[in-house]
Amino acid sequence: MDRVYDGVKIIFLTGFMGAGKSTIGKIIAEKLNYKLLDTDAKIETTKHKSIAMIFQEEGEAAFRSYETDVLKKLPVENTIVTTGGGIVVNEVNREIMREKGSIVYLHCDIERILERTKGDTTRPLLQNKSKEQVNELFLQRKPFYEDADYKIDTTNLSISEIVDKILLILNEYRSK
Ligand SMILES: Nc1ncnc2c1ncn2[C@@H]1O[C@H](COP(=O)(O)OP(=O)(O)OP(=O)(O)O)[C@@H](O)[C@H]1O
Ligand SMILES: O=C(O)C1=C[C@@H](O)[C@@H](O)[C@H](O)C1
Ligand SMILES: [Mg+2]
Repeated sequence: MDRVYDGVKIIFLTGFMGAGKSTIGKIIAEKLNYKLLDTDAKIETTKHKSIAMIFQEEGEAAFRSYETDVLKKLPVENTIVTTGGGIVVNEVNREIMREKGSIVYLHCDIERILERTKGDTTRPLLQNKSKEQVNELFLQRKPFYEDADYKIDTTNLSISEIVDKILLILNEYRSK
């Protein structure tokens, strides 16, 4: 597809772990011929370490500062950025995203999140956590996620339905 959305700045997909940001962002970037940048993947490549190892060896604060570094260096247009689930926690990250683009929040109920991430060992903040603890983390972050330009409740939607909704949003955005 041509770059029909030229002129739109960066589109950030935000949301909790397992909401589908990386999966959906990849499909949208392919459909629109946009660049794709996944902040988690970028950090792992740059640091030559898995996220789990970064958390273990350097701690969460170091990881959050790496997220800020990635956001500061983003290209300015035709890019879908799929963010890490906790990127919104840091105020400076929220400011950079707001300044550089539009934010689409992919909401998903915790029960579904837990189904999707069951058995996953790559997300340090989900290891050995009860449903209540995961929900607590989600509730702490909720106001930051909700501070987005668009919100999609993905809980009962298929991947292709979510992709279609985002494409509609981008069309609407473009015609403003
Ligand atoms: N709408 C959906 N329906 C069914 N499965 C989904 C849906 N969205 C995502 N998934 C599945 O859920 C899992 C987690 O998705 P994904 O890795 O894209 O989440 P994420 O939001 O990028 O998480 P993280 O914040 O940890 O990076 C994947 O296995 C993906 O295929
Ligand atoms: O929600 C979070 O804090 C995280 C989500 C993942 O995308 C990774 O960025 C990492 O596992 C931390
Ligand atoms: Mg992801």
